[in-house]
Amino acid sequence: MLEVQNATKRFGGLVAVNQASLKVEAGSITGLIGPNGAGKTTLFTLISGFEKPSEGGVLFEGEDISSDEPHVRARRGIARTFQIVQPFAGLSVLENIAVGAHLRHAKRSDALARAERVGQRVGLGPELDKSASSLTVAGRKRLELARALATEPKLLLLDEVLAGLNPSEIRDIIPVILAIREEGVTILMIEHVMQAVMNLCEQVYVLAQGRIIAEGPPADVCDDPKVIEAYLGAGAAERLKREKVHA
Ligand SMILES: Nc1ncnc2c1ncn2[C@@H]1O[C@H](COP(=O)(O)OP(=O)(O)OP(=O)(O)O)[C@@H](O)[C@H]1O
Repeated sequence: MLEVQNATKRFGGLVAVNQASLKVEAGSITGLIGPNGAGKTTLFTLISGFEKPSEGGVLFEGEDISSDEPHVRARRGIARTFQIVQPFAGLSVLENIAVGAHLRHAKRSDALARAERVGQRVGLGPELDKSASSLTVAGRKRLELARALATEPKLLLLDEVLAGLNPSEIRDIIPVILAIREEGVTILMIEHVMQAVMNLCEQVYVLAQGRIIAEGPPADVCDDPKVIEAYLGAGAAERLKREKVHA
């Protein structure tokens, strides 16, 4: 469904994404992990169109979308959430979700009806009439998910939707993400919560210093010495192995 081909993004002298390639199969949940500053969010901005790659391209459903503006990509069916959740504080939860729904529903009543269905689906039913600014962190994460879903995407890009949630809130939201996939939405997710990555993703890509250094099923990737070193520093994989032997 999605293919990033040798994408590079430079900000002045800094190479944030370096010749990165990845594929997301239709119907899958694919993970994108990597240490802080690895370039994960930048790669999302290249896919959603908020930035253009310095080199390389992005294909969606077989078509080159590299020069499409973000609203054109949204219309094609790509939606993203943002790491820093910023709802329109003066609007209700329902109205916030309706902003997303307006992409496909020009009539306000249609957008609100769509927003209500999506709000219920992500578990915000009881909060719909409240002000968005009254939501807890977990509520805001659900709202961010709902706003993206309201655009009726084929591909949903989730940027750390679990960050800042406690373990029980994470347990509660995982079935919501699985249900979205069951309804036919393909998901690419940036995530630091490894337990969730293990439970949700079939395929994982690891980005470090802008490069894809590993890909595969999550259990294999987490055992990969290159990945351990990227997170814990040079020599870490060897140290861990020695500690295991002596334990
Ligand atoms: N608009 C920008 N202008 C200049 N530098 C940028 C810009 N956006 C990102 N960067 C830099 O690119 C690098 C990659 O950042 P990015 O936010 O993509 O990493 P990340 O993997 O998402 O990190 P985190 O897990 O901390 O969110 C960082 O060094 C960052 O400072």
